[in-house]
Amino acid sequence: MTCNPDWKEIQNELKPGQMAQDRPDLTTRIFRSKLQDLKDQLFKKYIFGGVAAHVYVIEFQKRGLPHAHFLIILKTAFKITVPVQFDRIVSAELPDPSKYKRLHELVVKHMMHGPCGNLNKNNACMKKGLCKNKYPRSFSSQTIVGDDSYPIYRRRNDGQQVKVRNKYLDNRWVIPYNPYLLSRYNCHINVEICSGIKAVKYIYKYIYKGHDKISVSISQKNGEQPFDEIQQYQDGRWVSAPEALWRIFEFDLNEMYPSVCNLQLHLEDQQSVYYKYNQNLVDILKRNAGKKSMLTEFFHLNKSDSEAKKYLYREIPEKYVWDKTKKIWKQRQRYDQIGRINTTNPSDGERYYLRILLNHVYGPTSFSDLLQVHGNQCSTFKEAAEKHGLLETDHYISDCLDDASNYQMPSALRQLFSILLIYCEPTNVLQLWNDYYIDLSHDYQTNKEISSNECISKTLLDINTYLERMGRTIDDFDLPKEIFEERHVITPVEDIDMVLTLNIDQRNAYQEIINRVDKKQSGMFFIDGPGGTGKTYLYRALLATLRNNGHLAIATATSGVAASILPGGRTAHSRFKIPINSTETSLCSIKKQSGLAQLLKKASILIWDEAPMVKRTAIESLDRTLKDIMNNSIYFGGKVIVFGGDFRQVLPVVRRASRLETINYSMVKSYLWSDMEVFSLRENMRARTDQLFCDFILRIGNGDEEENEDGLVHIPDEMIIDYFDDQTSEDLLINVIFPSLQDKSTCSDYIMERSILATKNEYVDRLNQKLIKIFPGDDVTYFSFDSVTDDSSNLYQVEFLNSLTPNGLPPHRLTLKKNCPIMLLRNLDPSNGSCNRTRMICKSFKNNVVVARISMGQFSGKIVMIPRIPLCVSDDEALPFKFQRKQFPIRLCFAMTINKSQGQTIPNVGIYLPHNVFSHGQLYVALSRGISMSQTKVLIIPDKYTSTQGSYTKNIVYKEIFKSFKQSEGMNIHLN
Ligand SMILES: Nc1ncnc2c1ncn2[C@@H]1O[C@H](COP(=O)(O)OP(=O)(O)OP(=O)(O)O)[C@@H](O)[C@H]1O
Repeated sequence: MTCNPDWKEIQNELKPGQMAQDRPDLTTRIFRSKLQDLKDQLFKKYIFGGVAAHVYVIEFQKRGLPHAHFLIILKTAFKITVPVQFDRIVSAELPDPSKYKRLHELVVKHMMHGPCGNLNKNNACMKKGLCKNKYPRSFSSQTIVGDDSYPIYRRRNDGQQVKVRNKYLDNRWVIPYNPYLLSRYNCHINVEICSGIKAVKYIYKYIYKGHDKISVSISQKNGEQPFDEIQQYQDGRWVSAPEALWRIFEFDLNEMYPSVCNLQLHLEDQQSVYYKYNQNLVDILKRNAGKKSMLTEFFHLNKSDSEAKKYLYREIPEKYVWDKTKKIWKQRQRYDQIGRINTTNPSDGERYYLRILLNHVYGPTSFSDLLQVHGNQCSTFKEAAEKHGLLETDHYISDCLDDASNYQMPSALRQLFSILLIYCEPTNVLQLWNDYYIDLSHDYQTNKEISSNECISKTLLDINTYLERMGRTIDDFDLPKEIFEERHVITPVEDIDMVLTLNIDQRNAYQEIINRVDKKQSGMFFIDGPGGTGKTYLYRALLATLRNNGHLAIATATSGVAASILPGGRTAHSRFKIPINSTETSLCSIKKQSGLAQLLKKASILIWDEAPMVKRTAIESLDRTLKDIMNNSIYFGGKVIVFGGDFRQVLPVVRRASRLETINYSMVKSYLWSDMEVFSLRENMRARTDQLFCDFILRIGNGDEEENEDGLVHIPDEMIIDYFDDQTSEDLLINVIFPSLQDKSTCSDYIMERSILATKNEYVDRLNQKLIKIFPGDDVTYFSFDSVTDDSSNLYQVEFLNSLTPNGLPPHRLTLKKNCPIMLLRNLDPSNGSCNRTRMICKSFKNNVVVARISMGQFSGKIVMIPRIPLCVSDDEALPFKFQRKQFPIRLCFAMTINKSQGQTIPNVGIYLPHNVFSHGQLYVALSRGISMSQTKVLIIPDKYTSTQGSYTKNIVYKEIFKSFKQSEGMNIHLN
């Protein structure tokens, strides 16, 4: 039923010059009172009969006029099922004017469609030469139900015609109406009957659909006033206001169904607990231990009431009622209620299988009782459901794979396997994999150049590619990917020998950690050591020993570049699936049933290098996740975990954070810290030939180097590049670090052993531009395509965007030469060595690809192809718009920022300081890249505003970090 209010009634109340949209209060008031009266008629006086449910939608359209659609569902006894009954409610004819004068007037006034078609081809309802409402309808001597189940109302050809909008119209133009409602409301009010399924479907869609769009051309006839409000309304001028669409649903479901009781579903001791953000979780957990739930009390009921055992959990609400206050099931006295166990899905694992059991097993008395099947105790609900025969077997899946494998098309079979994983959700994926592995990998197996290990990984990788196209990955299924990959990490021979050459500090840590793994005890270690004291060396020795002894050892680091130095290393975020914006409560996105969870369960040790560089919340997320996966409350689920790093180096970058906030995000402020066992490495193995240099770096790192009255530290003269003027000294620095550069185009060792470090990208870019000019060979320049993704009004000019050099993005103008050093700026393929900060040598280039050779870490020598990709600015760069640069994700790295150099050894290092460093640890990181004073050079540009001398500069150290590091109560620090 569709109802439009009377325009005239509104118009009568408008003041001269006012229009309907100026008086929303008026239109709404008139409409509301009519609507309320209509609702009373329909739902209190039941003019159409008893109503079971109704829905109505109010749309604001046509210059602010409200308009309502009703759908009324009558109770069974009042259903209108035969066409004769239709006529009692709906008429689609002009009434006899001699008998029903007023009604006749109202039909002519409100219920005549058009005219349209041949009478008026420009009417708003016309689409492609036809009326979209199908007027004029056919004459029909009686009401019948049409083929499409819509009623064909009686429209007798009785010769009656009326003049409407200058044309003569007959019964074929009458819009179906109810005589009573039309007379009562004096407005357009269309009433239709929809009894067939098809019609009901349509009508539901109609009232739920989005707003209409009507395009109307308002034509001005010659000589007429340009503005005729009523004409415009009648033309159906559209005010596009989707936000002004109201939908109101009033379901009287009690009339139709009994009420629904949602039954709680949880695993043992995993009842939902509600708390406020400021409440103490430990207290809450204590208070809620053994909390009664509908489910625990259902078990309890089954123990004491033999009648209850006749009902499944979902049937219990029909006979018992849940007393929320006392938390007990009581005998139901009246009213029916149906039960519905809270939903879950197969990816929820055990909870899903518990629900299946509860839906089939009568009278369980406990969780463990549900695990008893035919006298056997199962270890999981899944197993119990299988034993009950409640889980569909994978037969039809294996039958399908059997048939398909006859074709001997392994590649197509791998695709089919992926489709089956996604759409058929086999219960035992691993079994399926084992059964069909030979067929799935047949082509790789027959290739003699592929080893059996490679064969498995290639097969798995292909499957992963298919899965990814369908929005999933291999991690979502119980396939042996992670464990396989970890088991097949190749341990370099030199790493095994490292065990023999550990220094005393390294050896102490090594022995304690190995001991802990051997005894299967838990342990949470932190390897503390200034840059160059051999932390990485120690991790590699540990990984080699443990992997050689058959242990699964997971190696990670905060940055991709540090991870690539460790065999099998991955960034901690990608390996543990840590959310980018971790919080105090976040968890890693690892499903308990996934291959990754299996790997973590089986792993004997986890190593995480550069841990001080991440926010403590990332580490805490891993702690929570491992506790959950391992089902215990010991730190990291009782695993041996080894963190390492150096708090003297740069701390986690926290956007716009104060010094206090930055420190608060540091690992030393974590709840984990006081229980960490710390091993300190003190001997600088990188610069051990230059003890003076080592001592100096350490004093800088600890903030112990003496400062002058301006708060500046003195850099030893041996390291200083004399200042003459900006240009001369800059050139001097370049010449000292890159002597005879023009002759060294093919010497990659020369290139990789040197770099100039600066605090900001703009200095780095300038130095790189200078150096690439000196570097021999033909150059090629790639220009980036810069855009602002949310700039529809073109506010930001391209040349402005081109001038930006945000952190982490390549320059607009990227000039390359064959054999020049470059650095990757994105984690393109971290598990194969292409990660953010990887240094490479550019080998060749084409318009759309750059070919480079990795020149550091375990993938050194590997050739990679780099595409041009769209790159966005990280959230840490506070740009007021969404900037995107399409460019090769690389920078020249003759010079690089200090932050990007972290973790690298650069024997000939230049430090360019046109301004002071600005964050904790920057000076220390820069200096500790070097191996000796004589090969580390610093250029300090004097500052005319302060009394900075050419050999004095700022050193920023947040000493509070070290205090927290040393003072945490109960800390176990191992020192000799
Ligand atoms: N016991 C050792 N015997 C010989 N060389 C060692 C030993 N320990 C470390 N080194 C060497 O010292 C250098 C620095 O070691 P490593 O990179 O492990 O230090 P780090 O503490 O990880 O440094 P950073 O924090 O700067 O990354 C490397 O060249 C490494 O091979």
